[in-house]
Amino acid sequence: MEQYIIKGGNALQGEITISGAKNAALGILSAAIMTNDTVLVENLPDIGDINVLLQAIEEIGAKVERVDKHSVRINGSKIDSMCIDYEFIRKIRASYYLLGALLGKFKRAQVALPGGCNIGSRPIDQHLKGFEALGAIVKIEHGMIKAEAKELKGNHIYMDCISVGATINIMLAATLAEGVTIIENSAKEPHVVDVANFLNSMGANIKGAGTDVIRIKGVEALKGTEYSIIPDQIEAGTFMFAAAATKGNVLIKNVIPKHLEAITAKLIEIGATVEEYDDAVRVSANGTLGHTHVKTLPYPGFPTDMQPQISATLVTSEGTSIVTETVFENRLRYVDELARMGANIKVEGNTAIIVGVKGLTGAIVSAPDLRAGAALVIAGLVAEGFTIVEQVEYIERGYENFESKMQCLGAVMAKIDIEDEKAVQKFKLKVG
Ligand SMILES: CC(=O)N[C@H]1[C@@H](OP(=O)(O)OP(=O)(O)OC[C@H]2O[C@@H](n3ccc(=O)[nH]c3=O)[C@H](O)[C@@H]2O)O[C@H](CO)[C@@H](O)[C@@H]1O
Ligand SMILES: C=C(OP(=O)(O)O)C(=O)O
Repeated sequence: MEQYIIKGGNALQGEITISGAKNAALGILSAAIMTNDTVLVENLPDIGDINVLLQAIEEIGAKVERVDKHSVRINGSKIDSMCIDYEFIRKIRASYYLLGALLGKFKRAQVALPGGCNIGSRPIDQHLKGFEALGAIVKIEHGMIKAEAKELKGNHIYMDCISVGATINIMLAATLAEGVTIIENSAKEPHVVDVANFLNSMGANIKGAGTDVIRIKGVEALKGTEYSIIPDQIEAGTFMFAAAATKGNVLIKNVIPKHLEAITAKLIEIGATVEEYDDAVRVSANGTLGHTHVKTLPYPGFPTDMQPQISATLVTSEGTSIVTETVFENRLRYVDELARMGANIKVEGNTAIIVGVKGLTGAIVSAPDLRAGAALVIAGLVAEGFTIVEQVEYIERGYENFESKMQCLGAVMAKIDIEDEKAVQKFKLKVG
C-alpha cells in the first residue's frame, strides 16, 4: 500500500502533457472485441482501470498485445467465454461495457455487477432497459447480470435520465443489432462521441453522438481499425485547478480546449487567467482568487468529476462559495478531510458551503475516491507543511503518473510505502 507525502507551498510552474481519456478508453477497449479483426488503440492512459479491463478482455480469450505503454493491439476472434467474473472486475465501473459489447457480438453475456467509485448508489436500470428494448432477456442472479437474445432488433429508446454509461452501452449493443436504434435523451460527453467515432471507424453507422439523439443503423459486422483516444478532459481540468490553487503558471498540453469550456469559465470567474491555444491551455493565477457558485451537470455543464477539485481550490479563495452536486448523491465525502486541513466547509444535503480561509495546514488525510483523492492532493500542494494522502490506489485508477507529473511542475511530493516507517522522516529530511 502506498501514500503520497506532499510539502505544500510551491506554485506549480512549467508544462505538462495530458494522457488519453480514461472514460473514452474504457468504452473503446470494450468495443474493440466486437470485431474478429485486429484493432490498434493508441493514446491509451497507463492507469489502474485500463490494466484491469485489459486483463478481463484477455481472460475471455481475446488477444491483447501491448505495443508500448500507450498502445495496444486487440484481437477478439478467439473469445471463448461470455462471462466476466466478479474478482476481475469488481474494482471498475466500466466492466458493464463488456455486457453491451458481448451482447452485441454474441447475443449473450454474463458480467458481474460493476464496481467503480463509491459516489452514490449508481443504478444500471437504464442500461438494462436499453438491452431489453433491443430484445434481450436480462436477469440479475448471484451478483451477475445475464443478458441473452435470439436476435437484437433496433428500437426507439428514451432514457429516463442522462447516463454516460447507458448511452455507450446501448450504442455498443445496437451497433450489431438488426435495423435502426434511436437513443433519445442521450449523454453528450466527449467520451460518448469518442466511442461513437471509434465504432464508426470500425464500420458502424452511428449518427448524432454529441447531441441528445443518437441514431444507430445496425451493421452485420465490424472491421479492424487504428484509433487514437482523445485527451482526458478531467485530468486536464485537475491540473488547471492545481495551477490556479497554487497561484502557479502551467501550460497544459494535448487537450481539446472545447471540452474544457465549463472548467475554463469557472476559473476565469474566480480570477484565474486561462489562455487557449489549438491543443493546449495555459492557466495562471496571482493573488487571492474569488468565490463562485457551481452546480454539477451532464456535459456541457460543469462535470461532476471536477467537483472535488474546484472545492479544493475554493477553500482558500476569498468569500463564500456554494458547490452543488446534482449527479451523484455521495460525492462530498472528502469534505471532512479538507476540514482536517483547516478548510471552513459544511455540507447541507447535496451542497457544500465553503467559506474561504487564508490558508490550509498539512494533515494526514485519506482519499475516499478517485477525484476526491486528486482534490486532497491539490489541497496538500497549497497547505503549509506536510500532508499525507492515504489510499492513493483510488487516484491511480484514473491518473497516469500523478506524482511524477506534479513533480515535473515543481511540486514537492513523493509516493512512499505505508509499511516503510522511515520513509516519511527521510522525505522530510530531504526536502527540509
Ligand atoms: C467509467 C465512466 O465513464 N464513468 C463516468 C460515468 O459514470 P456512469 O456511466 O456510471 O454515470 P452515469 O452518467 O450513468 O450516471 C449519471 C446519473 O444517472 C444515474 N443513473 C445512471 C444509469 C442508470 O441506469 N440509472 C441511473 O439512475 C446515476 O445514478 C447518476 O445519478 O459518467 C459519470 C457522469 O459523468 C462520471 O462521473 C463517471 O466518471
Ligand atoms: C467516478 C469516476 O469513475 P468511475 O465511474 O469509473 O467510478 C471518475 O472517473 O471520476
